[in-house]
Amino acid sequence: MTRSYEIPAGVVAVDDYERLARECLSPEAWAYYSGGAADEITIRWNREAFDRLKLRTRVLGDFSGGGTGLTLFGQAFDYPILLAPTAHHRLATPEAEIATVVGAGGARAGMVVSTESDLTLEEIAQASRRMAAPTPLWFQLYIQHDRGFTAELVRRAETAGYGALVVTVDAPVFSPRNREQRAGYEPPKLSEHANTRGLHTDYVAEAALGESLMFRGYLDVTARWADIAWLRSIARLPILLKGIMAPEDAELAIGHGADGIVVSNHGGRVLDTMPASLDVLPAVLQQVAGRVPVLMDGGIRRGTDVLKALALGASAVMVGRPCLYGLAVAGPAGVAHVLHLLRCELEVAMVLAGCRTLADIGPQVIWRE
Ligand SMILES: Cc1cc2nc3c(=O)[nH]c(=O)nc-3n(C[C@H](O)[C@H](O)[C@H](O)COP(=O)(O)O)c2cc1C
Ligand SMILES: O=C(O)C(=O)c1ccccc1
Repeated sequence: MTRSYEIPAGVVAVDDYERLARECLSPEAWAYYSGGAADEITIRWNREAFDRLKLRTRVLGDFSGGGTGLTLFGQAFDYPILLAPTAHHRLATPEAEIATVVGAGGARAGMVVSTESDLTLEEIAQASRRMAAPTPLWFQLYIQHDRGFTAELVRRAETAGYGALVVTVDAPVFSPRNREQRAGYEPPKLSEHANTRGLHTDYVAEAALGESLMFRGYLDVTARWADIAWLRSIARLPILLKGIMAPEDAELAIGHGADGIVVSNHGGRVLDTMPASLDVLPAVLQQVAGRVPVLMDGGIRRGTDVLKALALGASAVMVGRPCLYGLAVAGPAGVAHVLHLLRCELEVAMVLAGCRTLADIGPQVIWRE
């Protein structure tokens, strides 16, 4: 494996990092990062949904005083692109999430730290605080079977200075990721993860012939709606629910106290043939009707993709795999470069679509036949 902190010559777009990352990562890590559920059809649809939309440009506008800044839950962001929570950054680089947070901070992008990070949430927050301009950090929470342990994670995230909880609700189980299986990728045990060390877990991973895989008790303790109301009652931080793909669930989310929603199919990693996140976004936005911010992720690879998501009504987007690819290829510099490329592309697209600020981005930038 070759790793340096230099950006290789000829890297001009996010996709270049994907190509190069494949050469830097072990076959198992590549399968884990890039793969998805079953036949990976949802991964393809996430991309196709963006490619299908055409942009409508305008000319000779006045862009003085413009910019990409926004405020979410009282926190200021320079631009509407955050790092999506992703697990196991040590597969990409020995410094793991410290390298990521340094890259995110350099590019002044908000970062969502995964429950399944390879360093503790405290170590990552500390690394961020050491930077000249700490970037907003949010914590992605998986509700653990042990609710006491979950409450402790919330308290730790609040103490460490995280600005929001992103509660991932779309994966009580994962359907098999065949590419990982074929490559022989072995996920680390949950009880050995940095944030959940010592957590008692015994869940059913296999079923003998003639046995039910799912319905033997495991699901008796997975998170349900009452847990969201409970979280709301014990947490001081804003709570976003990540993985909402139905308007009814968006309504329930708000009803149970969620302060924000992330429309996401988990990058096509949970259940294959779920629709593209972008295709689900309009229905969720219609239901939410401006009551809480709605973010989205899945398939963002260009600044024009960010523009399209915002044009449909998203407040901001999150980017998963491209940051991991940048991390694998060039450590913090690669992460920062990925985010910088996306931000620059977004700004160019805004100008050409006649948008001075994010508030100017609306349905008018999408070309309708
Ligand atoms: C390697 C990998 C690990 C991930 N781990 C998590 C995780 O720990 N928690 C979570 O909520 N989402 C996780 N996700 C999903 C991302 O947050 C995000 O929804 C998805 O990657 C967005 O799609 P994109 O990769 O096309 O940008 C992971 C995604 C990848 C690729
Ligand atoms: O790989 C993932 O997508 C993910 O969300 C996850 C969940 C549990 C442990 C590690 C990663």
